[in-house]
Amino acid sequence: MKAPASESSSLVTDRNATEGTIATIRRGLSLTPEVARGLWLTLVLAVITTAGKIVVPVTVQRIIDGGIVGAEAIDLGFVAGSLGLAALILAGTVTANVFMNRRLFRASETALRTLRTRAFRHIHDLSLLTQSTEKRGALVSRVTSDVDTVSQFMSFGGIMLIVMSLQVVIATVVMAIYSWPLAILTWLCFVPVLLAMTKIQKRIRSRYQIVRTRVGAMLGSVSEALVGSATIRAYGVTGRTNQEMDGAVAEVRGAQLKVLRPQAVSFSLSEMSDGFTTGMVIVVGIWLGTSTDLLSVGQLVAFVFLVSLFSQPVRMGIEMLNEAQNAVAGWRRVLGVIDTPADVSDPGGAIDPTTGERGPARPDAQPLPAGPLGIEIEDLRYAYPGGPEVLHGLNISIPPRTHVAIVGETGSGKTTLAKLLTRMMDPTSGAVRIGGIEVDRIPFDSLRGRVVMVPQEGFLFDGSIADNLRYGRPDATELQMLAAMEDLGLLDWIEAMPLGLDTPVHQRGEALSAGERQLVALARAYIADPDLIVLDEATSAVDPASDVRLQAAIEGLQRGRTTVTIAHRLSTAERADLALVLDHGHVVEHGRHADLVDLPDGIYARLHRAWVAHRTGTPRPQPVH
Ligand SMILES: Nc1ncnc2c1ncn2[C@@H]1O[C@H](COP(=O)(O)OP(=O)(O)OP(=O)(O)O)[C@@H](O)[C@H]1O
Repeated sequence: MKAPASESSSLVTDRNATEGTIATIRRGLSLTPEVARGLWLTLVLAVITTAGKIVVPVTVQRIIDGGIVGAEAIDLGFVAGSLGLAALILAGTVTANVFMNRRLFRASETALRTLRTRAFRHIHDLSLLTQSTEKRGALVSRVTSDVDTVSQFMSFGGIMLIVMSLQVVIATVVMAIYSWPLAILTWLCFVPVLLAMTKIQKRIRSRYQIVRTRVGAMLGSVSEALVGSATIRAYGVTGRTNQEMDGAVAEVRGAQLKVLRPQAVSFSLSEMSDGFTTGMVIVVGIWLGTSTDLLSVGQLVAFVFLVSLFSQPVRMGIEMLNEAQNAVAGWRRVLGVIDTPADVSDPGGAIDPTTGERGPARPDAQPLPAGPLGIEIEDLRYAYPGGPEVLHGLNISIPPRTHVAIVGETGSGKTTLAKLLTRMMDPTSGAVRIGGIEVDRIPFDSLRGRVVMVPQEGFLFDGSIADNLRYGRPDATELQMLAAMEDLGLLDWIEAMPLGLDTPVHQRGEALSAGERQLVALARAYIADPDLIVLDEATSAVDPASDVRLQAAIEGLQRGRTTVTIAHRLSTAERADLALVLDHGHVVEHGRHADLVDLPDGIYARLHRAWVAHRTGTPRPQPVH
């Protein structure tokens, strides 16, 4: 099946789109066994609730036939007794109903908590690659609004469908006891409607699937527009963005309207058949009663009640089925996330998204050895999914405590190499060994504790500077954090901040300058105390004073550790023990700065000349008009 255009690049599994409704429900329920726990008691309560409804027509029939018609005078004792009994049974029914609803809500809310947390955790297990290919807003919609539609159905619609079906069965049995010909007539009036409904439901189901996909795409666009609002304003493209948003909203509206059409038909059809059946029952019932004596007055009146008891669940059941379609579509999309295999799995025991439990560790899993870490890269190749190879058989050896600078033109493969080194993704072929162990054998606990990647734009979370530093080490004390700041030469800086370590950074660290955000990101990495640092040097320019502070902090962080720096400034390469030059996915030069800078026709030498010219402000050639 072709994926909808908005998600055509999605890596998240959507094979569920072709799965049958029952199969989806069964798999969804197996993920959340809380729903099934104690379900039998809820069902018993549902049976009592439903059976209780039959009391009214039966009492009416008994009072009319036994206490009014045929009796010389109204038998008040009999009538009062029958009403009292009915009232008692109804009170029991109401109590059962209250308990049933309480049990239902509790079970479904617990189950949904499980479903939501599983899907959310699994998103974190998906590689960065999957996360960035799937629009993040669409992923958010899968764990929020899609789970909500399942919630609405599970807490109400699901059991209602069972109750309604029971009501149809019980109403049919009592109708057949009173008059089997009228019972058959009632069914005959409804059969064509049911057949038509089944067809309409199919259409509604497929259209709901489109609605859910478009809602996901719309949320994706909304979140992208919010995150990129500064860029949108800077380039004055608010109009175009609004147009795109309007387009996404209109797509949702269009999809919703397409669902409404068959829904309206199905609703009207059931209303019509209801009236038609009641009319037929009255006409044929009167004929049966007057000409054949097969039906008493009480039975006919009770029958009219029974028809509404029969048609109401059919009608509501159809509405519930509509909701069920929506829920199943949502369920499929949530399961789609959970079914997507975590392509970078933890050899220390991957979390099974279906059970939420940690699996066994791989037999060959091995934590990193203590002490400084070296790196061996052997015939490393990588191609992004569906794309050409971007790293072509790299062989690199980095001894422990070496500072390596990776240099290369844009698109040469530097970031890709960094992601493979830190196992954000796995190579297509070849091996990366850290401390002599293949990275895919190192349990995440060990790998993430000892190897840290500092990206260009360190992400800061809403909270204080201290909160952000604790992402490096959750139990870091204030004293330890201040000591870390001192080691990095940042003590005067943090003391000058309005609230010191408690200074709030706001969402994404927006309350800090770009340079300050980098300082916090460096301090966070320092507090984590890794043995290998992969640092993507920031390209954003800061003022000279901040730059000096930043460089001092980087040096503090690198001291005594193996570091691989994606060097955007060649001064970093000048200071490094080893510079590696990448060009179109190949290591084309390697050595110390002094060895490379004068190589005739060398790429490093060319990049260095360009960098020096840029720094010293050599005028750029003017564009020719
Ligand atoms: N997520 C992705 N999906 C597909 N192709 C990608 C992806 N990321 C990078 N590439 C491609 O891989 C190649 C190497 O990219 P990479 O980001 O590693 O280069 P780089 O040297 O780090 O560039 P820069 O200095 O601009 O950051 C490029 O051709 C790029 O287009």
